[in-house]
Amino acid sequence: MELHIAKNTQELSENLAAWISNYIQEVLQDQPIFTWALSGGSTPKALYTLLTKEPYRLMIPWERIHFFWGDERAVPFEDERNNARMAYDTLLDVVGVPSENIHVMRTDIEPEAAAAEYESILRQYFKKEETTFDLVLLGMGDDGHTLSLFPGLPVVHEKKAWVKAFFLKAQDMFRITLTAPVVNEAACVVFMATGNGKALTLKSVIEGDFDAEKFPSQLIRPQEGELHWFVDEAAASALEM
Ligand SMILES: O=C1O[C@H](COP(=O)(O)O)[C@@H](O)[C@H](O)[C@H]1O
Repeated sequence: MELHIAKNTQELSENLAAWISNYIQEVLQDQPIFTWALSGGSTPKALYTLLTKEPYRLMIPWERIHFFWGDERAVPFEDERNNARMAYDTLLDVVGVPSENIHVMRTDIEPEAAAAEYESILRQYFKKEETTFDLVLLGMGDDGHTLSLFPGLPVVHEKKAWVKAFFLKAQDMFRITLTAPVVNEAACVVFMATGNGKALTLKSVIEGDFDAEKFPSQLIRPQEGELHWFVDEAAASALEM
């Protein structure tokens, strides 16, 4: 695991925008298409916005990238809480990614049907590949959840399915999420975490005993791929390393 610590969210977003742009260029020297699973929530907004500006906008060949999502809040696309909507508004529409390169988790059908459909899209997409995504970008909630893998829920124990849907009582909404097995087959996983509110959780996730029931972010351990944490000083403040 590699830890990258920045002063604040702005510096972290700049470091990560440069890192991702270089990584995409490197990977695309050896293959025609780059696959990227996006995260939702508030943390990646500054990164997505930065990627629409120079030099990154020009460094990235957007037509050669296929976008997927790590998880989705099963609310209509028009709803501000919809993760795909946030990525369209801050990144995809701004740089003009071709619609055939964008693979959303549907929220206009039953969540279980949307999860089954996404699972079959992914199985088909990656059937000839040794790894799954070239990049999975993840956030971490203050409670240690990542994707929609929340503490104490059965979905954290999933060993086979790549995509699951379930009702999240605490937020009174369905969630659709990738599971740990498919993310752990990615070539590279990058977490972003910022702010004091995540400091103690980050310490437990990175330096604490393994307890994925309590800290589902610990489930993410790519089998062959790289794992990076991009954090700011506030989030890193409780770490001993
Ligand atoms: O609900 C979600 O939360 C996590 C973390 O969000 P953040 O606002 O603390 O950055 C996010 O990664 C996930 O995609 C989202 O659905």
